[in-house]
Amino acid sequence: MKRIAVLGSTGSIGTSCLDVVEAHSDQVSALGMTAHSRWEQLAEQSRQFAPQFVVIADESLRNSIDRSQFQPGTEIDFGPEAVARLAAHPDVDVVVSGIVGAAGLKSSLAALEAGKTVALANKETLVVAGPLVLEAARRNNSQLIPVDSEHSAVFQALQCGKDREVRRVILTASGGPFRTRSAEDLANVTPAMALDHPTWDMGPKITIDSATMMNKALEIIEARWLFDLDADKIDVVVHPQSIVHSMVEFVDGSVMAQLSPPDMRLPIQYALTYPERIDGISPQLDLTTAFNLEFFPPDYDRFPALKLGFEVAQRGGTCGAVLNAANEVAVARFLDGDLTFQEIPQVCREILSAHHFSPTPTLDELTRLDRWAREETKRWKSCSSV
Ligand SMILES: NC(=O)C1=CN([C@@H]2O[C@H](COP(=O)(O)OP(=O)(O)OC[C@H]3O[C@@H](n4cnc5c(N)ncnc54)[C@H](OP(=O)(O)O)[C@@H]3O)[C@@H](O)[C@H]2O)C=CC1
Ligand SMILES: CC(=O)[C@@H](O)[C@H](O)COP(=O)(O)O
Ligand SMILES: [Mn+2]
Repeated sequence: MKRIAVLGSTGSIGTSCLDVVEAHSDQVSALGMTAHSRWEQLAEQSRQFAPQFVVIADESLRNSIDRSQFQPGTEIDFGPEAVARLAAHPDVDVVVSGIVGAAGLKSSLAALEAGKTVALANKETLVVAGPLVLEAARRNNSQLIPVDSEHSAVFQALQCGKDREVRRVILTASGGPFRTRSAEDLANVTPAMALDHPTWDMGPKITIDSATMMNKALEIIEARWLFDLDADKIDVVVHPQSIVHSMVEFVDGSVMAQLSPPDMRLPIQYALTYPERIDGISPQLDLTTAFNLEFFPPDYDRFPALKLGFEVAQRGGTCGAVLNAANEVAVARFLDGDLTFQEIPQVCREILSAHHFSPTPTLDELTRLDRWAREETKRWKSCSSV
């Protein structure tokens, strides 16, 4: 029995992960679960899965939750330190890192420092602190298995050759809800329009990232660190159907791809059972009816976030932490109606250019810069009244 800790169990990744646990309860059990503030949903999950531990990251809820709603016997703890303690708990085999944003870094690191296998959905962990995270994994002999659909696809395709035989990695991008919109039209898109992803059902932050294609930028950086690739070995291709989840081209010209209908339960399950494969619960690819798989080059003018991804992947150092923090705040401001859609990549570029670059930052330096970038992005004046 694999005992897992599901960090962010109330989110899109978390609930998909619990579907996998439910379907394979003979092989996987949830020893612990965490949420930020949706404690009632967490309480319901505790009644269904009877974990030993639950953690509510929002410390301020300590005295206001109704403890009687939780499964009797389940220990309830509060705050980010408690999330990190759960991630490092001796009885946990695999940590599913499904918290959104840089808030997921601390617990991903705690798990790796404790020698755990980390099923990594929280791409921000690598975007913010890639080299430090990989060094922690190396030092503690811990395994980092990608959950992000593209990186899971690359991870699977890489098993067809040797690292030195890789010519390039091709990340697919759905293109988001605005794939075919003109630049003029993009000026007027609303949060509701941006939250309507054509192929994936995900949390709000990544859904907006997908619409700006900042998600792909973050994924370029994630791939750069995870697979130790130079930025010029990473390409992006727009694939609106989200069936080919990414590809690896080897030096002989062979391209290996991983295909499946868009459903995160597959890469989550694979990360939990790797190196084994077991019966899946996500829909199968139906090849009995005709369908098209399309591929287009990305449009860097309409989606300038993409260029930021390549630049940051190339420069490394403090750039990932700054880009990520600026983007988190910019997305929140866009959702609040306080920034236009096109101002998201604009403010990110400006904050990135204004920061004091360091090539080999410590975790403390990254934390300080993260705070600085958030403050600057909050203060940044929107040019349009929205
Ligand atoms: N959704 C998807 O299909 C995919 C997601 N990812 C990545 O996975 C991660 C999670 O995404 P997703 O599931 O969509 O996000 P959601 O917004 O759906 O869920 C986020 C989860 O994190 C918790 N959380 C939020 N803020 C904090 C915090 N400060 N401290 C601790 N916990 C917190 C939330 O708790 P609460 O509910 O209480 O707010 C919730 O459980 C992201 O990094 C995303 O990029 C990658 C590939 C696909
Ligand atoms: C499911 C997943 O992995 C997301 O990161 C997804 O890829 C987002 O879609 P985009 O390709 O539109 O960014
Ligand atoms: Mn992805």
